[in-house]
Amino acid sequence: MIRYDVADAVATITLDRPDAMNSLTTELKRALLDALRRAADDRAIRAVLLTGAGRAFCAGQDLREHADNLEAGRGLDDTVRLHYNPVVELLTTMPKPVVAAVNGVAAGAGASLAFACDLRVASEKAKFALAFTGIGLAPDSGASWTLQRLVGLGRAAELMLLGEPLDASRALELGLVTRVVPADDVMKTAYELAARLAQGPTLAYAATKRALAHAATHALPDALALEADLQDECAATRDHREATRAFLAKQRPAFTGE
Ligand SMILES: CC(C)(COP(=O)(O)OP(=O)(O)OC[C@H]1O[C@@H](n2cnc3c(N)ncnc32)[C@H](O)[C@@H]1OP(=O)(O)O)[C@@H](O)C(=O)NCCC(=O)NCCSC(=O)/C=C1/CC=CC=CO1
Repeated sequence: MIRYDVADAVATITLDRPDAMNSLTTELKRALLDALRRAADDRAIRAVLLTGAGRAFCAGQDLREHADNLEAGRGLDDTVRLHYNPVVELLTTMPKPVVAAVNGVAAGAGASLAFACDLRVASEKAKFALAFTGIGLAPDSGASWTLQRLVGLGRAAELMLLGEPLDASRALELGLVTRVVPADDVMKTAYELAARLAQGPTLAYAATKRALAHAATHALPDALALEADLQDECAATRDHREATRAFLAKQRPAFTGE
């Protein structure tokens, strides 16, 4: 259900249920969380790439499993708290960059997963569908938090209340994706981006992620205070010393992520 491949200090995590558009069963969600934990904890991994097998990125919750749960009186069975929330927390807080290669449709919680990544490279064939209200549910997996930060409150409300799919070019216009490329190039482009990040100053990227997340919910004085602390930490890294040395020597820095 999940493929986990490592090369160039990049962990590529592929949702692998193409026949069901990589929709999320309990088993897949558990496997995804395990894979993300493995990538987060492995110091040799310096960037993560998340994608889907086949023609979809992820169609959100597996509605067949969900229908069975409803039929059996189990309802949501705590899946949002136990399975979705930890995945989103890990994507947003892991101390290394996460790139989504959005190869096709990203619907419901599948869209939420893409929004929780740091950068999104989309295929021309990709679509985003905030499909929650379409099935009588409210957004989950952090979409209410991430989407409005990406596109603004007004657009987020429109996308979530109307639930109309958004194609890749509109997603680019709104700033929802970093780049749109032909379908055949999406993995290559996203991988190159992840591999470039994996060669970069990993601790500075981790500090950047912390600063951005913190600033989203704090006043300027608090943001300034955290920036000062994080800058002290970055200034003490080997990568900072190396980059400063390389600049003065008119060389390219060799970052090691330390
Ligand atoms: C827009 C679609 C994603 C893609 O449409 P299309 O390209 O026309 O492809 P389809 O023919 O519809 O689908 C191809 C096959 O995949 C199966 N499939 C697609 N989505 C799901 C799914 N979510 N669960 C199970 N199976 C799925 C589809 O049945 C086809 O299989 P068969 O050929 O065997 O029939 C479109 O498919 C679509 O709108 N999908 C549903 C999107 C959706 O509503 N997702 C759930 C949103 S809610 C959510 O994600 C989170 C939660 C949280 C926790 C618990 C409970 C619910 O939701």
